Amino acid sequence: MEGKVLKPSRFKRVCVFCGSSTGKRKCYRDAANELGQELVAKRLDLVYGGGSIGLMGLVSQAVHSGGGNVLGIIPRTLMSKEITGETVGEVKPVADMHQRKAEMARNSDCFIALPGGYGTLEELLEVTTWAQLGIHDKPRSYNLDEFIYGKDNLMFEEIIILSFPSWCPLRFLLCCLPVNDGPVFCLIRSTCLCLMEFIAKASWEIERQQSPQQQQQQVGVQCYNFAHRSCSIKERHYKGRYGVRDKKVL
Ligand SMILES: C/C(=C\CNc1ncnc2c1ncn2[C@@H]1O[C@H](COP(=O)(O)O)[C@@H](O)[C@H]1O)CO
Repeated sequence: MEGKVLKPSRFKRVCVFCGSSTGKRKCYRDAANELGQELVAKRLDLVYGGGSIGLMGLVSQAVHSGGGNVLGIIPRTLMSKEITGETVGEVKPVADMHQRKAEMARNSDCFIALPGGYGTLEELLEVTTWAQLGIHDKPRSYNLDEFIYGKDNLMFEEIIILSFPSWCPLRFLLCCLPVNDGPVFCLIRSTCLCLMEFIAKASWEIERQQSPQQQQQQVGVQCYNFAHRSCSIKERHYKGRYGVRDKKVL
């Protein structure tokens, strides 16, 4: 055989967790498309949440249009919400969220998380905790360490510094493919954006409903809960250190 012989991947099926929205930044959409193309190039199957919307839709469409295999696992009750128009590949309807996560994990050899909202974080953290409990030991990547231990650590850094997990959970935040660090960085940033949006919305609701004195007290409580662990994240955001200057987000 002529040319370079590619070493086959030890993974065959890759589970991707990602948002049911696309988020506000183009780099999130780019990451979903690039990851889909990367899976096709490496002849890896995609296992995902089965939706046709948001980043879920983009990554699945990228795999499908490149000729790759797609397995979507979705609770029946969510089908009308997360599938608009046509979904691609095989769709496996399941009874509920728990079954969806279990099936996604069972049908895949590793996990990758793209940017997303609370659902994505929940899914990601669930498989992380399963790994921590020894329920599975699907492979992990080490190329994330610079985000964990380097200067750009965000929410997870705070958790680790406070020594809640005895090991670093981000090692289970898998990036087993040589996808560049872009999507991973996006995930970290999106995690932070989630928190910031939560604060902004909560504060805004309080402002609408309450007197200035009440607002002061309530916002103080909200911020206290957050600031206890995450004030450094907030400060860094406000300084625009991560390039997040979007007033709507903040
Ligand atoms: C187990 C139950 C609720 C726990 N919440 C979720 N568990 C698993 N998956 C979820 C949950 N909430 C939303 N999702 C899905 O994540 C995908 C991305 O959502 P995002 O918020 O846009 O990141 C999406 O497919 C959601 O359906 C209930 O018993």
